[in-house]
Amino acid sequence: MSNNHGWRIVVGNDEAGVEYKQALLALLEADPRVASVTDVGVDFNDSTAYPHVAVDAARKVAEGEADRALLICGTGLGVAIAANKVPGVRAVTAHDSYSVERSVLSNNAQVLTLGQRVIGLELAKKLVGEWLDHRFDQNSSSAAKVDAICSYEPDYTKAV
Ligand SMILES: O=C(CO)[C@H](O)COP(=O)(O)O
Repeated sequence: MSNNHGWRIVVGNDEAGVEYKQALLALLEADPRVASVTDVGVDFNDSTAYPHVAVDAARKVAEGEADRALLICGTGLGVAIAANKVPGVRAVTAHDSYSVERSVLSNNAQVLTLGQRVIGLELAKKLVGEWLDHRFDQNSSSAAKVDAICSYEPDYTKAV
């Protein structure tokens, strides 16, 4: 994940996550740690089902167009399940500070998902702000475990 010039983040949501997406998008756009924000939708009155949005966003991460994705639905669960269908993507729902931290430091997750119907907006903003400060350490003891996750990908070839 390269981000020396700031994170390139893709955001997406279903109709249950429009308000939080809008608020978190504004937060990200104003953050000096963020180089760019790409919104893959949806807006109000768009009933596109969450898996399509989540996979669209996750593909941008997998293909290197974005470093990370922030996805919002009612619970955060469905968008995580869908994003994890994209090879190379590790998506987690995390609604507390420690889990957000470990999602990056332990799991090298590139995708954070939140549930608009589960946590308050101020907590969501705080978690997203903290998320931007976490970076995976390829030299950490967690790296081999993340590599073990990756080894179950159909087209895995070990990095040397
Ligand atoms: O939370 C969702 C999926 O995890 C989504 O926003 C709502 O899904 P539904 O309960 O199937 O309508």
